[in-house]
Amino acid sequence: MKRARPTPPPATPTTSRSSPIPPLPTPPQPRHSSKKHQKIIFKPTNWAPVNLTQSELSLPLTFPTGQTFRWKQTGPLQYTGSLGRHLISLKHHQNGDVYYQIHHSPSQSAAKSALLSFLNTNISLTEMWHGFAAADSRFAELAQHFKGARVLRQDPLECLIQFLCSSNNNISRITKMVDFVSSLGDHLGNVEGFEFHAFPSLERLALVTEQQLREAGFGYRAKYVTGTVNALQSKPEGGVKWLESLRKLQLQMVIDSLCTLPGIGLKVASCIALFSLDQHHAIPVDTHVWRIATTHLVPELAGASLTPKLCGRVADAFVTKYGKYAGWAQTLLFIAELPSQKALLPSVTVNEKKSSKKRGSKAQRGPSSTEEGGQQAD
Ligand SMILES: Nc1nc2[nH]c(O)nc2c(=O)[nH]1
Repeated sequence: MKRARPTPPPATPTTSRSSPIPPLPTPPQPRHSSKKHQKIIFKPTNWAPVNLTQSELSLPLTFPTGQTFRWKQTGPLQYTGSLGRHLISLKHHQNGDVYYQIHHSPSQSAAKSALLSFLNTNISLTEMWHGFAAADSRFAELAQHFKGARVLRQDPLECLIQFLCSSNNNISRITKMVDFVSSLGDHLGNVEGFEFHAFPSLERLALVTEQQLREAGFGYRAKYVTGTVNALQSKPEGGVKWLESLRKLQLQMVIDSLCTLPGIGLKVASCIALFSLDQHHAIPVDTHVWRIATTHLVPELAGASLTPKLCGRVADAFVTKYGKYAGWAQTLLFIAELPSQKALLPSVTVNEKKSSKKRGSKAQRGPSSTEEGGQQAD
């Protein structure tokens, strides 16, 4: 689905909070620069438009909601991260439009291309959501409150390592683990007190031992990371090329291929497929998505237990309802279940809020718990 041409942007963005962007989660505290890094503190002054409105991209709905754990909130409505060797910030103008600032890059034009690809800017979210809303009145209602929840197109290796860290884990621990891995890459700079690194290469990752990962808090996932890195290194064409080649395959082949790697199951494989491998109809199914599906999409399955076969039934139901970009619809429904986001919903959906409250502490472990520190189901 192609995006319509954007209108020209207004003047320099400010950090005003007057736009109707939902409140942000509390930003993580900056880690103060070590002496080694103190000389390169960047003070961004120039911002350029990405040509995405807030309805096409909401930064607070896209960055801290479980797709990536590598971008940091570096200011009000501002997020910073690295794409390859490019260090970039994104920020909402007070009218909601998105602007970018390149802090560090070997090539400004390559940085911009990497950014546009990462943001999937050739895909029109508003057009797509129009179709979803026509097919599903509940989606139409939720969409009004969560405009701009976009699916990213991440680097496959980065995405894979992040989601290996995500299984049975909460967002704060996942972020710490991902920060540890990131710190092994080349240092790119400091923005607002946060240090940023390029993601380490497969060769660099191969030097990390299971013991070092265990000491960094990876627990049983340590052996999955080293095992997966070794398996990738043994691919005849190289692990990075192998992962990139999955972008051209059919979804089932992609999932089957990813599931040959240690520690990768159906849910993690679906997240990697959706968030990095152009598999727009991949549907990650965990207990929370299962609940959404059995309440709204496949009520005939309510009461059954979640098996791989039934995960397939749920994924099929999503695709039947929303079509070839069903994974993007799943993303909105997933985000709308996060307690931090659910709290923003008006009384129209209060019955749903009440029924999830009745489910009691279980709801606290939802995808939601990504923010509150509960478990993410694998
Ligand atoms: N949009 C989604 N993000 C996720 N993060 C995570 O761990 N699971 C999911 C998911 O199912 N959807």
